[in-house]
Amino acid sequence: MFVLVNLKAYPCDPVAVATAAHEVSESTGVRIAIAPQAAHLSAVADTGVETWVQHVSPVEHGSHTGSTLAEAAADAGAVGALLNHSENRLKLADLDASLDAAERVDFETIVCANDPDQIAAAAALGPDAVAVEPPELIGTGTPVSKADPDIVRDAVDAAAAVDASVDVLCGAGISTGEDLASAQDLGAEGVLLASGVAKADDPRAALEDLVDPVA
Ligand SMILES: O=C[C@H](O)COP(=O)(O)O
Repeated sequence: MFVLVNLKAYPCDPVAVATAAHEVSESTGVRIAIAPQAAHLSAVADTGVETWVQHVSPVEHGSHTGSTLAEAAADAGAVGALLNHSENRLKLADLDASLDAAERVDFETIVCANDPDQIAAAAALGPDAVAVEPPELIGTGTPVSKADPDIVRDAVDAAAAVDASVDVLCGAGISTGEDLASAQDLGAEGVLLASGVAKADDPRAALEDLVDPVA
């Protein structure tokens, strides 16, 4: 199972969370990556943890003030890009161009989507993986793998029907090892989570509990 922890814009210590994630990953053998704010990419990558960027802009080098350039994210140590998150939705043409930008720097890519129909559309764009996240469950602590298991099963089937090489992650409300095990049972290859770690009093303990079923 792949665990991608999105720190969003939460007021956590990104280096402390990344250090804990790296150590838990090393000690358990479970793949854990951290997606911090773009300004924190270098500091997070320096901990040794697998580092992802939360978004890349659909642009090349040029006059694009305020953009997140894929090359800059790669220079800062990112190796993957999360795209089309529910909190940062892209127009279809921009999503396609952001995937092109990520491919320029050989990033691994995950495209987020709300439901199985959108998962099929996202898989058709050729990312490495897709992540199904019902927006209404994000940040609630109610795990999608229990609250709406059919959406995970249907997303796995929808992605496989388009391109069997595209992995499916699930996200929204995931925080415990039980949630992760349920996601795995439903066919997910990984989980995408945020508040369960970024807002935890003890992020290391939260990560240890999360990966325990697959460690
Ligand atoms: O990127 C992460 C997802 O939006 C899930 O967030 P959450 O774990 O706080 O529900």
